[in-house]
Amino acid sequence: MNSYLIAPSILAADLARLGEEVQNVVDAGADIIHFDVMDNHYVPNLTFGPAVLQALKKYGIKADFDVHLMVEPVDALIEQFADAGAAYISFHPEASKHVDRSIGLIKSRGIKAGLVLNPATPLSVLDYVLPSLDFVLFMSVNPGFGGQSFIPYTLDKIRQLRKRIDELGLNTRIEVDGGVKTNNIAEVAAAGADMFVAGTAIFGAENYKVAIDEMRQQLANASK
Ligand SMILES: O=C(CO)[C@H](O)[C@H](O)COP(=O)(O)O
Repeated sequence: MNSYLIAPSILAADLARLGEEVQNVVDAGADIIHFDVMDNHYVPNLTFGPAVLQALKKYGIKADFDVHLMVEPVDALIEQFADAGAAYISFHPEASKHVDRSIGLIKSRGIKAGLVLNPATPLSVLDYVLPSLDFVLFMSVNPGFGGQSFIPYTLDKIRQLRKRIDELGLNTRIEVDGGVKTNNIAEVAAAGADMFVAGTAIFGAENYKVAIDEMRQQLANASK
């Protein structure tokens, strides 16, 4: 099993102080920063584009950015986020006409490529592309908004994919996004995930370091 990565989602940050907020979670121990891109087309919400990522880099954020594209189509924005310095890019298979080509585009820029499965998207979408992915992102809420409750049936999908990845001897990571909190992160890890997106559980906490440390403690207990 790979080491665990905790990825605060800036969707829940105080956007008027975004640079400071991101630096604060990095100082509090975040491993990577989850950057939710919504286009009011693929999902009914609108967030940030590549200029915001560039601005955060210019502000001095050294952590890797994990860009989750909730947009349709995807290829033009893959190029723009690659130029802006993304370290991870994931997209939803139904938002690309040519999934294999979009994965190749991400990898051709030296960026880790991920495919995102909505709660009701079957694992079969991974059938032909799993070996070329660096990670699979499971949505454990319907995409578009932070602060929703974790959908329990996603745990079973995570278990099934972990089994498949292990049987195939792949290094593919499993990321989980939506409703991840200190009180369920251990269960999500036990199902087989190793990257955890948390928005409100971290940015909504009084002390970011206490929240991240508590998650790490839960993860340590889960792997005992
Ligand atoms: O992608 C998202 C929604 O589409 C958010 O990243 C996700 O919901 C995290 O927020 P929270 O931890 O508050 O549930």
